Amino acid sequence: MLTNCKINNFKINAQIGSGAFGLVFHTFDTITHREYAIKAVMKKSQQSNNSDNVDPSIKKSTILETQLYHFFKTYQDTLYLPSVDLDSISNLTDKQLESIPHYREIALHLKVHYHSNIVTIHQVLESPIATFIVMDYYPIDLFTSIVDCKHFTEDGLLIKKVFLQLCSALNYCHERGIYHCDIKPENILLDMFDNIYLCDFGLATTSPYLAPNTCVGSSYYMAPERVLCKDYDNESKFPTTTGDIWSLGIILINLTCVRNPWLKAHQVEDNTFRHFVEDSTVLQKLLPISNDLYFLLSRILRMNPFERINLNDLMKEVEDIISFTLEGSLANVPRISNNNITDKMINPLSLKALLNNYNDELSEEDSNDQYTRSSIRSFSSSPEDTPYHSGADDSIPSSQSKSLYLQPNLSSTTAYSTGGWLPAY
Ligand SMILES: Nc1ncnc2c1ncn2[C@@H]1O[C@H](COP(=O)(O)OP(=O)(O)OP(=O)(O)O)[C@@H](O)[C@H]1O
Repeated sequence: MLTNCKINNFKINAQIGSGAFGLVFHTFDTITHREYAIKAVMKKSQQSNNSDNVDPSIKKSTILETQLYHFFKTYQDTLYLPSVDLDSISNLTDKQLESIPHYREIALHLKVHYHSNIVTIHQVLESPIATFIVMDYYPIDLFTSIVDCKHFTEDGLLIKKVFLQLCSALNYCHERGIYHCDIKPENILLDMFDNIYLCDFGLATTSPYLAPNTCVGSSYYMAPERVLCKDYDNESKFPTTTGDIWSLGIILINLTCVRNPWLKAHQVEDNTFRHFVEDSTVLQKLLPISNDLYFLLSRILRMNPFERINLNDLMKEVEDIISFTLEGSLANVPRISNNNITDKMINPLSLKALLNNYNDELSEEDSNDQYTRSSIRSFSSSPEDTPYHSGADDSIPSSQSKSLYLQPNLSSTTAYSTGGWLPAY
């Protein structure tokens, strides 16, 4: 609908995503001819302006799409929008973010976007209707790559590479006190060299602990303590880090088995999950996994979040594991060693991160030298994304996931399945 509309020098080519509050567009820079993704995030003021006279079943992103259409038409399809200084967004305090909640996603993302496996934000453009986030564009997400392209079914080293890059990105976030809370294949993008880029910080938080039943994330990937469950008393607090680590366990199953183990980590509503809690070896009946992978998964998917493996140990285990499945191409996988590691494989302190440190040093030396700082920023990101919800509206607890297409093998799950699975993929 907005194809060929322009925002400054970015020409919209197609809409490539729509979530709870945002729309994502594929765009071209008419000056440099580079591709960018632009995410339009609806402003809180726009949401409340419309809440009285709009059918609540209509998705906010649909409302945003209509508003943007009229907005573009008013200005003959071309908007000239001011950019907001990225450092000032990154430095916004929690108190300041309360009055502009849709900036929280951007502020948290900006604190970690220097990592080489996290999508880089280039500009933030402001309009009365929405805020536009200009990011690097990547042509495919991990969901499509696993399910549609079957890209990982034959290559254990490739699985290790993308999984270790994901762990590295997440570790970088956790070390900086940013907890993603929506780790799923749709939020992980891939470039043509199979490097991954984490995106969508819409549910991210800086809270190191969350109350139980804080239903944040996508159901397939959500840790049991985050799913509504009466077993936990409301006085308990659970580490946010290990909730993200649970999601990594599910992604490791997606990568190696092209399946999800259960719909939801809820013992009452999901029979498969209840059987797993009663006897974790059920995983070996559900999935074609090797003993090695079973032992690793049982250290990740611990019911007690305090007992889950930490990220450093997890990375080490994945480097060393020598088989993912019982048979087939993933039954024998190489250890990661100095011989088969490439500098693109796990690259936490990349040029981007190094330049960020340099950027910080410059900031201390001469905070007024904006020209130098912005030059470094553009170079660093050039050539070569409930109760508790930190995004734009507290009433939306979780995000959508396409993962029904990743499902257990029906023949081996009949005894455990809650029903409702689609036929085996
Ligand atoms: N930088 C990017 N390059 C290419 N595609 C992107 C990029 N950022 C996002 N997308 C695509 O757009 C989709 C939606 O983006 P994003 O998850 O940020 O929006 P959202 O509104 O938070 O969605 P949801 O509510 O489903 O989580 C992604 O799943 C991805 O397919």
